[in-house]
Amino acid sequence: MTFGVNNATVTFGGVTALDDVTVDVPARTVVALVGGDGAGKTTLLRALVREVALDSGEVRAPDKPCLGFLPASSGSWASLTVAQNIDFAGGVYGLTGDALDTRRSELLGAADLTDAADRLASQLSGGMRRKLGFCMAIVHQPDLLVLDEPSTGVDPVSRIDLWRLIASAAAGGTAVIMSTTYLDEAERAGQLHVLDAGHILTEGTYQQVRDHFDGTVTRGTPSRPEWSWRRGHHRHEYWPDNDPPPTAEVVDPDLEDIVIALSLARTTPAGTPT
Ligand SMILES: Nc1ncnc2c1ncn2[C@@H]1O[C@H](COP(=O)(O)OP(=O)(O)OP(=O)(O)O)[C@@H](O)[C@H]1O
Repeated sequence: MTFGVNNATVTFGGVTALDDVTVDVPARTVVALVGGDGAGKTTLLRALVREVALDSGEVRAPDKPCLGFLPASSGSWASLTVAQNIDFAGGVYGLTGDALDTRRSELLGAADLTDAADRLASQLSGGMRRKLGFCMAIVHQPDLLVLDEPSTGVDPVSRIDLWRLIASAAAGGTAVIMSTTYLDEAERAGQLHVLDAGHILTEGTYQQVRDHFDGTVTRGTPSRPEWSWRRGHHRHEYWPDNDPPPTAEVVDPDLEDIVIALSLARTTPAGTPT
């Protein structure tokens, strides 16, 4: 079963948050959504869990009992312990008794939270809280798992733990879609979609996104500042028509370069429309 949205358009007042967006989320796959602030990532995820209604288009998602959602907020209750949070989420889906005990220990072990089982969620680090939210979203082994920036603000060690949990959910058969601000995570996802102002700029595996990228990226003092951006101590510059000066230093663009270059091409006057 492939979940997703077809030709989804969502507007809020005068703002178009999603404009004719189609995304597939197959079973056993992690799909990553990347894009800057206001790109439409949260709107797409909330549309999938039916918290936002489409103006037009179609949502292909299972009913609530087979859907797991980790919202951008913590996803757990501060005044409950770790174990109580998991039990509460499990109870919502009808898990009780031995089945709940087994599932709780399994999740706490996988998320390295066993020793924290009796701590209040309010006393956890940000990374531990996100892992707890993840456990609650997946307690009922949903068919579709929707994660809104699961690793934002999480330390590097917990990010690795979270990625392991996400990858193992997908390996177990779950269709996973997540937004992320970390492009290394997006590169590791089975499929990625780059959103900008409600449009999909590019999509596919990381290799496909690289292969389909047109134009040239150079490093050095930019001759067209509006087509340039900072990368570390350098500036990179995009040449959509492959016409950099002959002396320019050409670089092999990574995902960060590709995301920025394509969004410049969409918004810079006289840019190449994508
Ligand atoms: N409930 C709402 N009411 C009005 N406008 C909204 C609402 N939700 C989102 N928007 C607008 O829709 C656009 C897309 O927002 P969305 O939150 O989906 O983007 P995002 O990619 O998740 O961004 P961020 O990473 O900053 O959260 C933005 O212009 C935002 O201001």
